Amino acid sequence: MSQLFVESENKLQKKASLMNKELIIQAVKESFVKLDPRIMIKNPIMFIVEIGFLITLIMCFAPNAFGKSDVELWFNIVVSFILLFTVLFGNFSEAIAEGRGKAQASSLKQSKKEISANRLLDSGIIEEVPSTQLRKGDIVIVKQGEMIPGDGEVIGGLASVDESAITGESAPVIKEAGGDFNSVTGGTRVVSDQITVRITNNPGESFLDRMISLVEGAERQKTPNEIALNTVLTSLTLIFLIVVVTLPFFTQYLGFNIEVPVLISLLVCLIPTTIGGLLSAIGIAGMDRVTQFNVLAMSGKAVEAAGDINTIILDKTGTITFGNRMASEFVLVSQADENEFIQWLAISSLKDETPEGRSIIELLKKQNKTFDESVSQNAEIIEFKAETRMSGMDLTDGRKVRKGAVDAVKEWVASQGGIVPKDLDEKTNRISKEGGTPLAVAINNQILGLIYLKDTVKPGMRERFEQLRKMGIKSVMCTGDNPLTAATIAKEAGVDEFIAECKPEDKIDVIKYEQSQGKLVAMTGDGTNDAPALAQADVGLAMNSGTTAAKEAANMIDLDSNPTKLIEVVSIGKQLLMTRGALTTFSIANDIAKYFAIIPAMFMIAIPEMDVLNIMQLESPISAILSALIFNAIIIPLLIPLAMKGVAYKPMSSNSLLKRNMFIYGFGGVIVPFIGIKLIDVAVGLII
Ligand SMILES: Nc1ncnc2c1ncn2[C@@H]1O[C@H](COP(=O)(O)OP(=O)(O)OP(=O)(O)O)[C@@H](O)[C@H]1O
Ligand SMILES: [K+]
Ligand SMILES: [Mg+2]
Repeated sequence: MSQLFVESENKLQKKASLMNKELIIQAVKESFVKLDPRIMIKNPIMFIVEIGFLITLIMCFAPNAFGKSDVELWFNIVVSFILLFTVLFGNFSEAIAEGRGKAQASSLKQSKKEISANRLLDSGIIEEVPSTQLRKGDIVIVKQGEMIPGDGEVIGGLASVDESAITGESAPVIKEAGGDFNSVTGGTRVVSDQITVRITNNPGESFLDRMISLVEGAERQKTPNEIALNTVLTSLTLIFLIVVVTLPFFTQYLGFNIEVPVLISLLVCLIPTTIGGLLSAIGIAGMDRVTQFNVLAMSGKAVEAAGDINTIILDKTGTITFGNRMASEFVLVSQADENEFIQWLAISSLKDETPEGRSIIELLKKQNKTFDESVSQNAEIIEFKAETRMSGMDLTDGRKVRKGAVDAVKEWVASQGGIVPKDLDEKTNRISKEGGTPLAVAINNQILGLIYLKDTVKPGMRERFEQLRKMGIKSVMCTGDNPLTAATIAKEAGVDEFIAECKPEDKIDVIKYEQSQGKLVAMTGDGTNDAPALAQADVGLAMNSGTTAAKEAANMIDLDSNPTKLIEVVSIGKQLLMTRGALTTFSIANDIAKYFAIIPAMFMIAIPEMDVLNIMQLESPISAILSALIFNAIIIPLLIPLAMKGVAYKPMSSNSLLKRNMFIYGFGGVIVPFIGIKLIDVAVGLII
């Protein structure tokens, strides 16, 4: 089943083509639509710039509308143009970030055609209905070549399914009843055999619907971090607003006037328009980058939390391993009779609908072993549960047959006064040391033998966990399997720690414990027994191959079912947080240069001594103001690529990362505008 493991790179290439001319044209249109004040008010910083634009625009037609003004018409026109472009640039950055998701959503919508479904009625009759009429709980039959009409769980049969419409991966995956591979997605195609599916979602609530609204950004909500930063930036803006609005009272006292467009220019230069214009693009682009890696994040909050993860908890079967545990050998223990072992081994698995159970019956058939099925008539079926870690049957004659985790079966046998065969441990250990899962088979108080279940570790795990370690993230494997098997697999995969014989609630306890130590915890899993833990974790990453319950509890789904995909998500989360921090630092550091450009220009006519502050030796007061304002506007589109791509992240301690970024974006933020404004000033001087 190596098709479950897909490298994310091919995916990237496929989607890179989405960034094209069409997208840019669409984003330009959107930038104008977003000028609507009802939309602009959501971004208070840019809203103030828009008001500034409106005031200077009015002054182009009525120069004295806001008090007597001696400003020349051309200056009003130029300032209002620059302000309009400042707002448009901010809008464009958001629109271009949204564009990719919208394009992807529309291609997903195409796969959402109406399909006809074969609904199985209680009477046993099959009727053909459109997929839109299916409701939760309906049973449908899907044959070879047909499209699965809705999200659901396989309750009968086994089929290979082409999920490329959702995952982009063309190799089909096996879907079967009973195990952790029973969930199917509407819009995917059965390529062989036939399955019976119980529909789990009403129309409009399907996985595809959710995916569309996610990539489209329709459900995008500001994250707590984003809201906090917005509040700080808005407060800063208010302070500058008060300073600038009250400034004329001081200058009047000193005996001179500052013109309204000059005051507006000063205000716009001082408020953090750079980060204000790019903030939402940074968040959207971060979510989009996650999607490029074939991971669906349900919220931006989850992506940001991933950036701060300290511990990752992984489920073993189906997450670190492929999860297709198959019986590969039957091992008799001493004092047991071979025929008897085979007989009860078969009975214990006859009605076990898990893939493990079915593989046992298949191996028996392959080995041409015979057994008497009749004793199981009317017997009570004991289904496998993660809590008991056993399955089997209670026969009508009172005899009880069980198979399951060796320690669980030992305990069960002991509770009936049985004894453990001498060579059981030795034989169990042999299987476990090879990384296999041993199941013991017992009837009443006697253990007869062992079943060797084999599973394979997904390739490349060791290098990936090494990478997580470099990022400062501890990996812990939690498994329902026994300690020896767990140790072998943990060693093979290269995880830092492991916990064996885990019940579902133990996984939650591990997460809660780490959280109580102030750690942020990620959990990856695929099974229904992982669902509570996936919900408890700060970041819950479910494998797309897993069960519906797991996918619903998680806040991220990996379409490629690769647990170490968390590395990419963590990097993207860190990048997102760093980019936001870096551009905020840059935006505020810029103020120093703008201050030295505008303040001397404003006062020079009245107070010639102010010239000492004109450290940039700018051409004229007017040129100084325009240069600062132009720099303030064009820095936004110049930084769009960085906002979209994110600040580069290399695994290193967060302390040295912080120092490095403070240096680059703080120091750079002070220096760059001095150079930029000076260059623009030279150019402006040539024109006016
Ligand atoms: N069909 C079955 N019948 C009886 N016992 C089983 C069956 N399937 C698994 N077991 C036993 O129960 C244990 C727990 O199974 P469970 O599926 O909860 O966890 P797991 O798959 O081993 O580990 P993980 O939590 O990493 O997926 C297994 O290790 C195995 O010993
Ligand atoms: K600014
Ligand atoms: Mg599992």
